[in-house]
Amino acid sequence: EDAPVAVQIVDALNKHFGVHPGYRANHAKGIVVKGSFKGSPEAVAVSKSPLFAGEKLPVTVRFSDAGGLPDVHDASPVANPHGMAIKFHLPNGGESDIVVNSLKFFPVATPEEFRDLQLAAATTPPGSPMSAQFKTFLASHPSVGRANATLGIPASFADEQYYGINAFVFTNRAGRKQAVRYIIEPEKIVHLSKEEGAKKSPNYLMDDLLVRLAKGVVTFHLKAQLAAAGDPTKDPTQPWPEDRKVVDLGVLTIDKSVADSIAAQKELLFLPGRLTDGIEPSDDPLIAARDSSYAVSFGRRNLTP
Ligand code: HEM
Repeated sequence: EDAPVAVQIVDALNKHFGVHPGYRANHAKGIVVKGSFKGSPEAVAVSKSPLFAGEKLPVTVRFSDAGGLPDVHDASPVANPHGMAIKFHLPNGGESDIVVNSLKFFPVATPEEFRDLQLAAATTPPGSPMSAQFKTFLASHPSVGRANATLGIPASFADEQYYGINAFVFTNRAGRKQAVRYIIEPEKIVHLSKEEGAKKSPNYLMDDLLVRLAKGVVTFHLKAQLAAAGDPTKDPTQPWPEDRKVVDLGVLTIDKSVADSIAAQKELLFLPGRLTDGIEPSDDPLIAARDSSYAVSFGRRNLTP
């Protein structure tokens, strides 16, 4: 294969989930909502980013189920990890994105391994016994099982905690650099048992969010876990120790649904590497690979009229 790895990744996702014109190659099913973000005073000490300057910024958020199936049941194992993508609208007209999911750490460490995981999974159609090829891949990549074991079935998109997984590097006004990983903390985490999940309607997560927003707002705290010297930044399969300091960067308030979520999500492109001054990518190779494969997927989903 001579195609760039980003193209190979989107091809592998299409092989795993099939091609669904107009939809994302991954996290195909989702819902778009709106709100605002207000940075905290503590955030200013760690990053000079305009995200944290204290001004209230409008945000567009898309919650999603994993996988490339636009009609997946929200409680299906294929729908895990659930995703949250946040677009901050900056006062200068620019945008910056944070794209997170409900895994505490990632199943694989490189873009090539992500492609190979999709190709191995594609040998086992949904509902059929696991192929020998997939079993061999999982046995030789124990981080996949470890990462998936961190997942639960959320009762609501609002009752789930999301993780940035890839490390970014903050710079503050004094020029001090600090590696961080994002945590998006809900008011409470509520997970369902498999049996409870199976009883839910196929769109319960999407429906629940609209019901909640009709009654009030949904809030999250955007937090940053701070790396200590020696914590690995380039390996997203390795969580940092639980006792690392966590800084509260501000409050995200979601208060509105959008009239036509399907049309809105088509036009939206979230990129983990769309950053501001004061935030840079770390040496994690997934960040650039994600940017290019999300762009390839965006190009393909917009080819349809
Ligand atoms: C090598 C690693 C990864 C690859 C190749 C990959 C690939 C993709 C692709 C192709 C899309 C569809 C993008 C689009 O059409 O706009 C996507 C969406 C998404 N990914 Fe990843 N991904 C990776 C890692 C991650 C990680 C580490 C996270 C979370 C921390 C994540 C969270 C998401 C979310 C939330 C979406 C949906 C974004 C939206 O709502 O538009 N992905 N991913």
